[in-house]
Amino acid sequence: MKYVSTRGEAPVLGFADALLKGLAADGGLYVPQSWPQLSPETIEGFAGRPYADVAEAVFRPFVGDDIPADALRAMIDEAYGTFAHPAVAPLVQIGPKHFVLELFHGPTLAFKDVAMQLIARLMDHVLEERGERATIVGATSGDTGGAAIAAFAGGERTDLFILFPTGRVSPVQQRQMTTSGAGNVHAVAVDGHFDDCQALVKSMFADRRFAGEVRLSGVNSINWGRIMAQIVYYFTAAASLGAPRRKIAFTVPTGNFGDIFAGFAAMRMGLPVEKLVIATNANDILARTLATGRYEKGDVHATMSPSMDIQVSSNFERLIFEASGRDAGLVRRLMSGLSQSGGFDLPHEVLAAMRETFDAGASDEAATATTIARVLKANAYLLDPHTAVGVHVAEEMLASDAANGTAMITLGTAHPAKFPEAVKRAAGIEPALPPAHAGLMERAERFDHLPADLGAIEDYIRARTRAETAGDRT
Ligand SMILES: Cc1ncc(COP(=O)(O)O)c(C=O)c1O
Ligand SMILES: N[C@@H](CCOP(=O)(O)O)C(=O)O
Repeated sequence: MKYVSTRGEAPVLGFADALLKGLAADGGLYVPQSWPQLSPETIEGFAGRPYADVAEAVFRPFVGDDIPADALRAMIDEAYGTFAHPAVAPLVQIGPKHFVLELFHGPTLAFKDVAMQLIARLMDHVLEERGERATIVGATSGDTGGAAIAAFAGGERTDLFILFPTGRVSPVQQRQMTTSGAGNVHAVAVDGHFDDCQALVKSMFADRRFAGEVRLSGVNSINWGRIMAQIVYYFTAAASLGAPRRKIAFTVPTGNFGDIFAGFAAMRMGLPVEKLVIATNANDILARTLATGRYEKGDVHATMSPSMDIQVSSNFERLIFEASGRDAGLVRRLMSGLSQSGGFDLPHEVLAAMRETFDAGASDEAATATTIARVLKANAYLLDPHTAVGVHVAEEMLASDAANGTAMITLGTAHPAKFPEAVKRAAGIEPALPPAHAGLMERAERFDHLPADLGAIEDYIRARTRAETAGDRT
């Protein structure tokens, strides 16, 4: 399988190169040149199979010959062996037609572990084969950072730098990033919000000299490997509820649009999905875009679901590419409008194509809190605030029958114990961290604090990276 950039002006790469590259050289995002197809019989056969078997079937066509089959399987087994639940991503029923897909049984209690545990192993494998090292830089609104640190800590071939917005992550999220003690891990509190951190990471990729010098790579969902890994649970969940004979709808708490784009990829591979519902908090740029066709950056609002406090959703670019019939010229024009004037208008036909597959809704703070309390009372089930945003929007869809009478799966993206204060305010219960995480809040923190300044952050990374100067990967 080859990978092309959404902006059409970067080299076409194989899987291993696209994985190490992260962001394409033209600023675009890599997508597979074509979508592999899984037959209805294959999808039906996923029901009841171990998660690792489904993962292997989904990954194989994307990875191609770049990684031998036995090595890939070993990495899958190891990655999902770190999960505390044998099913990896179990479904829990919370209404007659409503299920939560629990994606938070990994090492840092958020769905990011599903992809990060795999891509750390894939990257390490490729770097080892090539005798190379990499400097990995990531931006986080709270969960990506912790998951990346848990997955890459102690890596022999990687130095990891995680930029997080000062004071805008939960105390548990911060401790997960600042207490690893690993020498190859650097957590950096940046003065700004997540969008500033994400813009800094993209600027580092655009700085070809710096990127080459440190052998820059990325693990945000701009990296195709992240999306690939997240496709699997759409298949396992839908098959367990009767797909492909029965269509399923999914509601996805959304920020950077990576998780829901993985659902779109599953559809492109043959999974029948009734609707993909975008659920946002007060940072509702995506819900507004679907309603009006105008994508317009606004101020970032701090909410009780901080990991979704995002205005610039990187993966929306991948959707524009797909919904426009892969028009890289259009993607370039819209993205240049975004950087020059902070917004763009989607062409009518592109918006119409998106609306065929996607629906959207937002949950304000009051609705999110009420949802946590109500689901606890009705189901004795405690939601984290991000999942609660999804559950609220999903219930609105079910009530309006926008899901067309089909079963709805809401993605449970984090464990409530990552956000104990918000959950306690909403439901009166302070969820405890699972025993494996005991002592986290007492561990000594190590992190640095920097301004949102590209030069300062690049200097910081240069001084700490162990990669040799070796020129750009492309
Ligand atoms: C707990 C949680 N839920 C939802 C999201 C949104 O996911 P995505 O950015 O893939 O849309 C994130 C991070 O972005 C998250 O950490
Ligand atoms: N919510 C994320 C933001 C970064 O998203 P990513 O999926 O692109 O890595 C976080 O928790 O950091």
